Amino acid sequence: MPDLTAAELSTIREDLHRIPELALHETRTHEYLRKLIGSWQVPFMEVTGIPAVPTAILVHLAGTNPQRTIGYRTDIDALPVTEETGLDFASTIPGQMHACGHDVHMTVALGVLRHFTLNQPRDNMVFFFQPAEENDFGGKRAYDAGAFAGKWRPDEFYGLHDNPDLPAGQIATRLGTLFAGTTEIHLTFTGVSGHAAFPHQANDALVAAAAFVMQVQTVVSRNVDPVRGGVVTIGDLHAGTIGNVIAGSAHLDGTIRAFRQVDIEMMQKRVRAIADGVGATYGVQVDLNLIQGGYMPVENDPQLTADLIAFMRQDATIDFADIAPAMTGEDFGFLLQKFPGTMVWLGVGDPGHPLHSSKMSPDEAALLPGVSGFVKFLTHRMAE
Ligand SMILES: CC(=O)N[C@@H](CCC[C@H](N)C(=O)O)C(=O)O
Repeated sequence: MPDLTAAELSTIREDLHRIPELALHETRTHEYLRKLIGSWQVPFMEVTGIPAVPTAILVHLAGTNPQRTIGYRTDIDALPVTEETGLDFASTIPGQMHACGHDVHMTVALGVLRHFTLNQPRDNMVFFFQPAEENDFGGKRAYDAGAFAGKWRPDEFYGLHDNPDLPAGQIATRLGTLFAGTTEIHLTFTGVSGHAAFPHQANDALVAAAAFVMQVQTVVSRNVDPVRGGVVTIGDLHAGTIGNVIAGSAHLDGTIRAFRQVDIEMMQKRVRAIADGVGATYGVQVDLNLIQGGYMPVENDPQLTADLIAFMRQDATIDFADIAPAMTGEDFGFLLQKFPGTMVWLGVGDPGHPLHSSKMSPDEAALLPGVSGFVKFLTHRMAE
C-alpha cells in the first residue's frame, strides 16, 4: 500500500479545516483523528489517550530493532477567528478558524505516521497529537500528567509550524532559539463608575487602563537590551458601556515575549510594577494575572539540529533554508526543555496573509514536501 497521496492529504486537511476547535475542546478533531488512525489496523501500533487531557492522542509504533524512541508532535487546536478566506471548505464552526495552520500540521503528522505504519520503523516512534497550543499549554499539561513515561518517552522530539511567508514546501530552521517564550497578560483595573458630567465623583478605570497601555510601552524601549529584543503587546482592551458613563472597570489582555527566559522574567516584573504604579496613581484596584504556562523559548538541540540541517541541505529534493528567530510563541518550547529535539518552519506560500489572519490560506502544495522531508530525515535518524 502506498503512502498518503497528495489528493488524500488534501482531503484530510480540508476535512480538518472545516472543524476548527478551541484549546482543550477539540472533541470532533480528536474523533476524526482517532477514527482515521484506527482504520489503519497496524499490528505494531498502539493508540492511547491522556485522561487529564482528554482530546490528546498518543500513538506508539514499535520498531523492528529499536535503539531509541523518536517523537513527533503536532498541535490540533484552532483560534477564535471568524474565517474570511471564501474557501469552499471553510470553517463550519462560527467564530472559529484554523488561522494558525494546525490543520496543515495535523495532516503532515498523519502523512508521516502513515508512512511508518506501512514501513515499520527500525526505532520506536511516538506521535503526540497535542491539544491547546494557542493557549492553555497542552504540551505541559500532558507532560505534567505523566504522558511521556516508560515506552512513551521520546529520546528526541520533532515538530513543525507552518509559515505563510516562506514558499510552499520549504523547510527552515536554525541552530539555537527559533521562537520566543511568552507570557499572557490578563489585567483588570476596578474604579468607580459614574456620570460623565461628574468625573470628580467617580474613579475612571478607562483612564487608568489608557495610562497603563502607554507606560507599558517603556518596558521594551527602556528595559530590554535592544540587541536581544522583546515584545509587549496589549491586544485587547474593554472598558465602559456608553459614552456618557464613566467606566468602573477596564480589562486588558496582552502578551510578553523574548528569546531568553531571564528577559521574560524581567519583563514580567516591569509589567507588574507598572500595573501596581498605575493602581496607586489612579486609586484603582489592580488584578493582574501573568501566565507563562508552557510557553518557554523554543530552543533547538544543538546536535540534533545540526544533523537535521546537514541532512536537509545535502538532499537536493528538500528545499531547505536557514532562518532568523521569530517572536512567535510555541508551547513545544516546554517539551524541548524536557526532551532534546528540533522545531522547523514549513513554508505554506501565502505571504499576504500572516498567521492568525482571518484570510490565511496555506497552499496545499506544502503537504507532500512536509511529509517527505520528515520521512526522509527520521529514516536517516534511525540509521544513525
Ligand atoms: C505560533 C503561534 O502563533 N503561537 C502563539 C502562542 C501563544 C502563546 C500565548 N497564548 C500568548 O499569547 O502569549 C503565538 O501567539 O505566538
